[in-house]
Amino acid sequence: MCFILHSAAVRQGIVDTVKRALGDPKVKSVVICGQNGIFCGGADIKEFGTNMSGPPLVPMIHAIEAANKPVVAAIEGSALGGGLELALGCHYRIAHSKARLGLPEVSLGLLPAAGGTQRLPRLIGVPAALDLITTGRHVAAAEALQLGVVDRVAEHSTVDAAVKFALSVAAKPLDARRISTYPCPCPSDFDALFEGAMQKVRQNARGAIAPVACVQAVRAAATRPYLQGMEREKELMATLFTSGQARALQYCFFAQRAVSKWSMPNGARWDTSKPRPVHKAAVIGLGTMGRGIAVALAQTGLSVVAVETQEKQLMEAKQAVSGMLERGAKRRGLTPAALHKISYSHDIQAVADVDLVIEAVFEDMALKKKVFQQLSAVCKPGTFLCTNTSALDVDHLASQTRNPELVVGMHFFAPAHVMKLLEVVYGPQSSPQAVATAMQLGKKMGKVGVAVGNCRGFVGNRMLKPYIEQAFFLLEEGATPELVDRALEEFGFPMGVFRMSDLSGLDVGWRVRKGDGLVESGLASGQPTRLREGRRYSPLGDLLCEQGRFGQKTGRGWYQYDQPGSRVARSDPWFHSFLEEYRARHGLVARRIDHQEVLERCLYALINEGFRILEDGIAAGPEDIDIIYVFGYGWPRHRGGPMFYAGMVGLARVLERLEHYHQAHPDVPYLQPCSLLRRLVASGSPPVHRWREVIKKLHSQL
Ligand SMILES: C[C@H](O)[C@H](C)C(=O)SCCNC(=O)CCNC(=O)[C@H](O)C(C)(C)COP(=O)([O-])OP(=O)([O-])OC[C@H]1O[C@@H](n2cnc3c(N)ncnc32)[C@H](O)[C@@H]1OP(=O)([O-])[O-]
Repeated sequence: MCFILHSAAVRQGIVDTVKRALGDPKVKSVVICGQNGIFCGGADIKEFGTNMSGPPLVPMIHAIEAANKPVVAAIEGSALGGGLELALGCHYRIAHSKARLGLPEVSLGLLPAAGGTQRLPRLIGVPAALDLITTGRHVAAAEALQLGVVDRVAEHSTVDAAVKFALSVAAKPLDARRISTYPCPCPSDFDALFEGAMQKVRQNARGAIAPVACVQAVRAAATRPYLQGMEREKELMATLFTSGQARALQYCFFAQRAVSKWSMPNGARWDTSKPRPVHKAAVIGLGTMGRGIAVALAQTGLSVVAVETQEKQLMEAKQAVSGMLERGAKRRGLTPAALHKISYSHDIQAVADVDLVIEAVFEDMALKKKVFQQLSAVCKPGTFLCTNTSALDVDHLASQTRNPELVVGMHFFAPAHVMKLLEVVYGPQSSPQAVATAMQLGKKMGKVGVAVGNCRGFVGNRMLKPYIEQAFFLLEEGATPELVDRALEEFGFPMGVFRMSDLSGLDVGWRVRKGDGLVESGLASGQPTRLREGRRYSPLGDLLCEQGRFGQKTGRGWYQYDQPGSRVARSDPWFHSFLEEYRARHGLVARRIDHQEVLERCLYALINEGFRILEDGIAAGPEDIDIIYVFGYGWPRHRGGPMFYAGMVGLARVLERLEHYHQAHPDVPYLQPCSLLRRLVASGSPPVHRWREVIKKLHSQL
């Protein structure tokens, strides 16, 4: 039999076929396999919102397990979620060596609800089952064999191997093969184990409810008879199934796939723009970002030319890159073949024959312009020229070259060989082929690429600006870094804005503000003003930088650290008294600020900028913004992303709160609610997947 378990029709097919097979005296044993090289990707997530018709999964799997003839699962491609649960109901499991297995329900805000939380611990033990179920991670066939999830691994035709195996066990007794009848091995340190597991899931995804429920379900397997454990699994699934977090996570699942179907304002699209193959790439500038990009490129198997004009920096980079490649290869259990993929040079002529260049020199427009002029002269015709700039004008750089249509931004996030987000930034002159090529290269590098328009800060950093400014303003009004960070971390961010600022370095933002002419000179002695061109401005960050308080790297920032470079942020009495003096000097009276205000001020300012970005056509849809924030800025995935979250809060509520804060702070213009937000509210606050229609109508009227 061949099928994949994505829908009601398929489940019906299983029930009917298994029934027929078991009733046919000529049939000695049964093999269940998939189609098109996938055993089964699990339940159809799209069915969740509907009334799920067709035979339910649990009794179907029970019928298979209770069968009086051996049923063997032939696993190719993926056996995930309900797919793996189906395989666990079979008496034997044979997997192709390249197959991947897992119970990823937790990443959808759910838990394995077809017996996975009860069978897997009985089969492979509680610790291993807790790991797989609470992380949702996929395991390769070899690990599945070692854990005991599968009985055999086939190198060639899995179905042939399964058929042969099924015949060989046809006469064997089956009682010992029914996993639900196994006792669940109880570890000696039972309480400590579950306490530890609960702590770990709470630490890894603060506020997420599904991982907690997963631990509780596995605990039921270890403490209750199977059928009662199944009842517990069902109860716990019911608490998750219709939760906002499950909807948010399932939205993220589809949004992550939607962003690869990119489009540009000129009508160019992912399916009508042909990428050009890249066989050889170059990185210019081997600072932290350039090194990470070189590693990510080499790990795809591409030949890489790494160029750095400063000899010392080049030598250091060689060592750093080799180390990252060796550690990466070791983690994957591979030999560092990529090491031999990189050649180094301090001469830009070395990039004459590459297909694509990524410029990653110091964030200075004059320097970047010079590099693009050189590249345009040195590279062979047709070479794509990409910049890793995090905010500078991509189109201005394109105008330095003979072929501006070949220029796009490829904005990586530090550390570039780890962070999955890639903003592919097109200017008005960028060709669709340049965008398509950068998006394809990003995918090959294992990145989640999002195509966005060219503006100051593109999408991510443009939205971050009001978010950070509101946090500064809250300090002036009575908050502390600890209070602001705690509110944001309880919301689900891995780090609040001030701990993050100490980590990345206060001097990064300071350099940008200086470049924008916002930082007044001689701050230490003078009385810094708090207005710039009529807009509220907080010099707090500038004052700290003037004193060399750059954060972790100097041991002092918004917090204090035991020594420069240490990671543990401690409340700093010096900063608190500095803040009180600062408020007194500026006649600011501290008031009590609660977590709700912190969240509204920071998040709604960020969300409002997101609406402006949609209105400006810089992002094609809310999914692009949400995936950027989930993959690049630590937005908690179980909250769906800033735009999805705005929909969950209620657009009318967000609008009302922005109105309130704009009235209270007329000198902060970006708190003025965006007209797209107003229009969405006026059209009945449609769900997030319907916003594109409203945006399209708005653009057609502009
Ligand atoms: C009872 C039980 O306990 C519980 C309750 C459950 O079982 S809950 C469900 C648990 N299962 C999962 O979490 C598996 C999720 N899927 C994946 O991990 C991957 O899809 C894949 C299987 C490893 C294939 O990867 P791929 O890279 O080859 O293709 P793709 O681009 O990802 O996907 C190709 C297309 O298929 C769509 N798709 C994939 N899996 C889907 C699913 N389970 N439901 C609905 N659509 C799905 C996807 O949106 C995309 O659509 P479009 O963009 O083409 O329109």
